Amino acid sequence: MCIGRFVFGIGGESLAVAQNTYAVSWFKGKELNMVFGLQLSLARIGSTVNMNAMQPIYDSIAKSSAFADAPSYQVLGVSLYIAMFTCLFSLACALGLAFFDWRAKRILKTSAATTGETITLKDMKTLLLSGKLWLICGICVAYYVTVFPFVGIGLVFYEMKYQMPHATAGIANSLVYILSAACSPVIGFLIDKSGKNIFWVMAGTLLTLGCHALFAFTFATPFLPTIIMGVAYSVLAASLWPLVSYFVPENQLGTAYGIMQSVQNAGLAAISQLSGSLVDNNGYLILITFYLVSPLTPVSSQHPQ
Ligand SMILES: NCCCC[C@H](N)C(=O)NCC(=O)O
Repeated sequence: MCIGRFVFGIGGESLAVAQNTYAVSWFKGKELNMVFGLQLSLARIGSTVNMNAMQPIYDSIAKSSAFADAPSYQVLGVSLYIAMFTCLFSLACALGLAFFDWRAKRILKTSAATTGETITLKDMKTLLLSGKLWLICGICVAYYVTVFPFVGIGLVFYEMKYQMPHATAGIANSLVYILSAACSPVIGFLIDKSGKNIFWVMAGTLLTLGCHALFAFTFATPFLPTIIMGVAYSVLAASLWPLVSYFVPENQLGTAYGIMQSVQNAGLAAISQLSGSLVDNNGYLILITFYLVSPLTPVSSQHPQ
């Protein structure tokens, strides 16, 4: 299972690096934030479908006569084979993209969506020594560790703290991603219009901070902070990822996004473990208080544009 997850991680994250690089090379100077918002929206539709569809798929296979006496690992295996079709769909889209890229290259006689990636060792050194890149990586990791692991353990959190039934907790937990799917393109468009990415990164971070404070210190309806968190997350994501393209030269973008995602995932791996251990040993209040402190890192590392 660990090997499978490892390979899946390599595939998914490389895909994200390639998507970001394509988006910048095609849309830089145009509606870049909206394009990132749209990309994010589709990714979050995928996450929401995954969160809500896999259990019913598993249950219906388990109930079917063909698998009535089958052990649960076989039912799980068949469910995963069904899920695999979305990967095949993704592959088909990638082939379509390659075709359009090749066609654009042929017609326009340009290098089209390629970034002209001829990064040299000197460029690499400059990139690695760039304080701005590391600040963005810091913002990215400090922010994302308060959202992805929170949604990861959210179901149990809503059930335990707010005594919600399982189905209601599932809906509450999906809300962050559902809202992000709905709002991200619109928010991206608004960021394009205002052009103040750093302001929006700060706004998204501060709003998320407020949500964790409400979760930690009040028993008010959890739907309010969850809804605000969905919007805040969309604001942050649609403004943060395009920011890289404003100061990294085009031939280094792929590497810069790769570094950013490596740092993000290293943080997520560590914090997911820490989240589980904090919940088990200290309870949810301490965990949410920890989430409350983490976004202070991005806030304190930003300067108004
Ligand atoms: N399972 C999450 C995929 C994450 C892809 C990438 N590392 C990322 O964080 N993209 C931005 C986002 O908000 O999803």
